Amino acid sequence: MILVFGRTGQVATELQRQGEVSALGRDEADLANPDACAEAIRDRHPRIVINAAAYTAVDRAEEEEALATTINGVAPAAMAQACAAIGAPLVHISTDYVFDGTGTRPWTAEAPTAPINAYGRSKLAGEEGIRAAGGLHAILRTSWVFSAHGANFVKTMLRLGAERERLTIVADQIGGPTSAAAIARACLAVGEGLLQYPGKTGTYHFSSAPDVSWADFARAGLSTAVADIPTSDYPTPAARPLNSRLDTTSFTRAFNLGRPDWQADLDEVLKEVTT
Ligand SMILES: NC(=O)C1=CN([C@@H]2O[C@H](COP(=O)(O)OP(=O)(O)OC[C@H]3O[C@@H](n4cnc5c(N)ncnc54)[C@H](OP(=O)(O)O)[C@@H]3O)[C@@H](O)[C@H]2O)C=CC1
Ligand SMILES: Cc1cn([C@H]2C[C@H](O)[C@@H](COP(=O)(O)OP(=O)(O)O[C@H]3O[C@@H](C)C(=O)[C@@H](O)[C@H]3O)O2)c(=O)[nH]c1=O
Ligand SMILES: [Mg+2]
Repeated sequence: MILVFGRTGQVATELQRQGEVSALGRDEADLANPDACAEAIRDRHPRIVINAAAYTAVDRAEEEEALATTINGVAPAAMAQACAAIGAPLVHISTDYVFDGTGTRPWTAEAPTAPINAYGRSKLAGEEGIRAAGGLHAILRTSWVFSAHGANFVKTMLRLGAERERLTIVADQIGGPTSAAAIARACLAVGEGLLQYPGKTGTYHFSSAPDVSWADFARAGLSTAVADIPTSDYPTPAARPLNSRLDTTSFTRAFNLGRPDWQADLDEVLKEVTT
């Protein structure tokens, strides 16, 4: 059995569409209670565990860092310890927001982390807790997730695009928009890959291509006019990294999966949202 933490989220929804998985919602395993997550793993004894649940409200995390840290940091560590005890691989999703966003070169999986917001710090804590548990795992850092379900940038743009003549969107934050469907596919392949080749345990980057600004990404999906603005013209409670480019080379080598084309995935998502 493949056990998934998260049921309603973007990636969790796609995992349930693509694989024979058993998905646990908040009612069955609340990540604010890390011991309950470990217990769920011990009780069910899965072959593979995929953690697709997280505290993802980036701005709100600035005010709720303790809760975000429990959900994104302590709970994944508890899952990893329970997985290590039963020998099951843990596939965990992390984020470009563990980097500070300096420079213009894509971040390699080994590049130094230095989060600039509370969400990023909480996600980094999860990575560290998983590595410390010492079991089979893959930490898959991805970025800018979109899908037809849940809250995401594409859905926000469709809503605002219908309300306004013209949108102003930051054009100096650059990254790889990645569909939840592509991430789900990668997670399922990585889980099986780890069972076969435990030596593939490690931290990897997976994002779709090409890297673009949020403004360019908005333009790709909208008929509404989009004007470029600098980040300084769009103040938010949490700072966001400017450079979110991820170097996916080691992931491609280990799991034989290249960077998907986000435009094709965006077309699919737009079709699904509007039908
Ligand atoms: N969204 C993005 O742009 C990016 C996301 N990621 C990472 O990818 C992973 C999946 O993200 P995504 O699918 O977008 O997430 P969503 O925000 O779409 O969904 C989050 C999921 O986590 C669940 N959840 C939140 N808090 C708890 C809790 N206390 N106990 C149990 N479940 C909880 C939610 O359940 P409920 O409906 O009950 O709240 C929901 O199912 C996360 O690890 C995230 O950090 C990485 C890069 C970018
Ligand atoms: C709505 C809006 C947003 N923006 C900007 C704000 C921000 O810099 C950018 C994207 O907005 P969002 O709120 O979707 O961004 P955000 O929630 O920070 O997205 C992040 O979520 C977490 C969970 C991750 O892990 C990251 O990879 C990333 O996807 O667009 C505008 O410039 N104009 C607008 O009208
Ligand atoms: Mg958001």
